[in-house]
Amino acid sequence: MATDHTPAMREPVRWYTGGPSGARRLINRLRARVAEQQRLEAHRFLEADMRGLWREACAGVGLCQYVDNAAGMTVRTPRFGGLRVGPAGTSFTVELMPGGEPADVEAHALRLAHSLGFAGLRVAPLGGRWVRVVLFEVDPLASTFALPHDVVGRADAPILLGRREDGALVEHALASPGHIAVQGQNGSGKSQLSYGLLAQLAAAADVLISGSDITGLLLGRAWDGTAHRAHQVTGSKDLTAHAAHLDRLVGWMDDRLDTMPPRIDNIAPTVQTPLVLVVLEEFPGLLRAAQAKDRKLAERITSAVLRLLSEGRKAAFRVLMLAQRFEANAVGGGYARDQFAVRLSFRVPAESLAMLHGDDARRLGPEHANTEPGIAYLSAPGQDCVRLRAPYLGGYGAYCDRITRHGRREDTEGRAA
Ligand SMILES: Nc1ncnc2c1ncn2[C@@H]1O[C@H](COP(=O)(O)OP(=O)(O)OP(=O)(O)O)[C@@H](O)[C@H]1O
Repeated sequence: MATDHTPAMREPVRWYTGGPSGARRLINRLRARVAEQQRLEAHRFLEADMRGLWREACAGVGLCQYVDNAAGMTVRTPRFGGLRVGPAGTSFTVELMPGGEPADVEAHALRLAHSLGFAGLRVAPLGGRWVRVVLFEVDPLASTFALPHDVVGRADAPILLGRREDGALVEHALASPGHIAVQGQNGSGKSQLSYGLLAQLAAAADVLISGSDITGLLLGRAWDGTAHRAHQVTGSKDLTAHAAHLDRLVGWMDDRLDTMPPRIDNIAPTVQTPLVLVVLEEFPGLLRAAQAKDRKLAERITSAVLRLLSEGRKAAFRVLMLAQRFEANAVGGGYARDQFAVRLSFRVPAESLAMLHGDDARRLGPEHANTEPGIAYLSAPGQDCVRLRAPYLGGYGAYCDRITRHGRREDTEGRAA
């Protein structure tokens, strides 16, 4: 057996008055200080790298000014402030150039983020010309996310519309004023969004899901046995039934407006006076079919929908209209289109995007024209124009199951009618 006879091993040198544990504490403190210095140095290097990349990226996308001075031409870009790296993610501050707006950075968000080695970025105003640029490592739009099993109990409870590029959830309360327009090409995700919205609302005690659906898939059979079914007209065989149903809804709206209590100009949804969600699935298809049959029938349908759109909000009526494209003549005219406060566009040609969302959306047109199913562009009151991914409920069977499970049943007093 080897024996160690060195004095140091037999009798440790006490060179720090705190004893062995004190020495360990000192060593730990020194180590921590060294680690902190290394971390700060690494942070400084990273910050310097990011500053350089930011400058190059801004110049690359044209977010810069060329200044001619005595030394020659120099490029001026939004000034990089400080970098923050932490568990909450990576971000940095930027001082915009005089006259600049956060939207100038947002307009080039994807390209700037990619140049910095990230999947996306969001710009949060701080104060004055300063903004915080928040970077995302992964693109939340790239992955499917499942619709939670939640249902709402009331019209004023928020329902989930989707998840934004920065991962934040976007919600909308049906009771807030505003009709909803959804456009998108075949297979772009309109049905999935609608399945999700209706499945969340099916159980609400003060919501009645009514409407017209020539496909008979969104409304109709899936709702058999619920309080909503009697207020839905489906199929394309009897188009007059669609017109008659829309007329009935207008009559109901008029009754509510006529009997509005004194000093009230807006009906709040209750169990006795439910919010009526008028779902118009593939509305241009209904209009086209009606026009082919009888022009007067198409006019009757258009004028009923126009009245619901223009006067329905005060009477607790909301319209959810789905169409492949919201061209004015396909949805009952430009006036009808203007009545929608919440607008969602899945994959559509660039000009259709600008048509529904205005010129601000034009820059996104080419990219959005090829976007994946389930990704939509949203404009709504209180929401900047954002891209989001709608939640995925599953196939049609899963939708039918949810409606069967949660769909509100008619009570004995037949209150839904
Ligand atoms: N939010 C989503 N997340 C993941 N995948 C989706 C999403 N939305 C749609 N998809 C995929 O795209 C397919 C088509 O979607 P959907 O049926 O909703 O399109 P649509 O616009 O209603 O088409 P159509 O006009 O032909 O009915 C779905 O079967 C699904 O595979």
